[in-house]
Amino acid sequence: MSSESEKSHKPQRKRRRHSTPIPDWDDSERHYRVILGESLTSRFKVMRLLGEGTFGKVVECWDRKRKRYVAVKIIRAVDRYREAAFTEMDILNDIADGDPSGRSGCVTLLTWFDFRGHLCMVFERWGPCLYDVIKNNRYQPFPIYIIRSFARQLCHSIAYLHSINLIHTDLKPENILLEDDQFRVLPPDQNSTHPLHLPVRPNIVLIDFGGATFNDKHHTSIVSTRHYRAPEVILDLGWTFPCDVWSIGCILVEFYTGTALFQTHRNAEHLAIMEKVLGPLPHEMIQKSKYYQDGELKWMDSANPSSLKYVESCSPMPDMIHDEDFLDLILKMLTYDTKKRITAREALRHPFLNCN
Ligand SMILES: Nc1ncnc2c1ncn2[C@@H]1O[C@H](COP(=O)(O)OP(=O)(O)OP(=O)(O)O)[C@@H](O)[C@H]1O
Repeated sequence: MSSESEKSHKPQRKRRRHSTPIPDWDDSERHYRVILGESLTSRFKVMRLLGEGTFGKVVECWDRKRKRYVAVKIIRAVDRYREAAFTEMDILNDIADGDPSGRSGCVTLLTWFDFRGHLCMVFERWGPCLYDVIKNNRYQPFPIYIIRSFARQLCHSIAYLHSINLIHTDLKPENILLEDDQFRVLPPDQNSTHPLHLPVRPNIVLIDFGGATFNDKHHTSIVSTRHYRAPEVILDLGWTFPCDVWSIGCILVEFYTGTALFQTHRNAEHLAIMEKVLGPLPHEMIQKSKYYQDGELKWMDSANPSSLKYVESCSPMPDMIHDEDFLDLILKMLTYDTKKRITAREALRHPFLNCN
């Protein structure tokens, strides 16, 4: 990575003091108001909005210098987000440094610059995120050969991150992009009224290292987006590398069924669904938990009827997955005990990932 001025390799952590009143080019939350066709410095012309997140907006730009399209993440002009973006850039540098051949499947930072008080990170422009692909397919599942390809690439990227002591902590379909946006369209069949758009090349790239944490650095107590959050995180037992593998397991099941495995927003309900789908949690994990009493989940009393009905409707994993090897891998990824959960490196040797 190099800065726009190409002067130094490492970004400078210069804090921006934003003065009041808010400048016209920002909204009240200090997001940059993107105008299509305008330029961010003389180099980058804004073409379209690609995505929006907590940290800022991601826009597609034409890079006049290198004559190619790029994705520019315009960070909100808020000190806390600016600081976090510098940390993310440090991590992206470490990822790139350990991967000179560029085969890790993780996004690379091309350059960065400051514009109107906003830190702007420049990435190669990739295709749509897998959540958008599933949504546009009206939540129809992916065929198993595509799931196998995604699973291999995810395990490869995560095994690499773990080998450099890094935990992603926020794996989800929104943070996995297709390399390009070429699709072939399968017409509706007896199972669906909607055509299925499948990537011609199912190559993927991992993005969003804003929550990535080195194993020996401070760990915040809660990580991951709710649906992909591991039981050790929910139960506040401490987390490390295995929490990424749990998230991969949840993502792969979502690719197989078309809908999120743990559709909930509450801890007790989340644990209840886990127990319905994967069986009871081990005693050692629940003995100190406020959600359990005498080994029983304290949930029924406080749950409303629709929640009870929903949990009741969830099926055990073996009833959900009909491919034997895939089921075996998923059960190993969704093993409660972190010491027994398969690692990303071990998963790469699993039979499901080693047949054509
Ligand atoms: N390199 C890229 N190429 C194409 N689209 C991208 C790229 N990077 C990000 N996007 C799009 O922008 C969205 C938001 O990006 P990103 O997750 O990095 O932002 P964020 O602010 O950290 O989001 P979150 O709030 O989820 O943490 C992505 O889901 C994706 O749709």
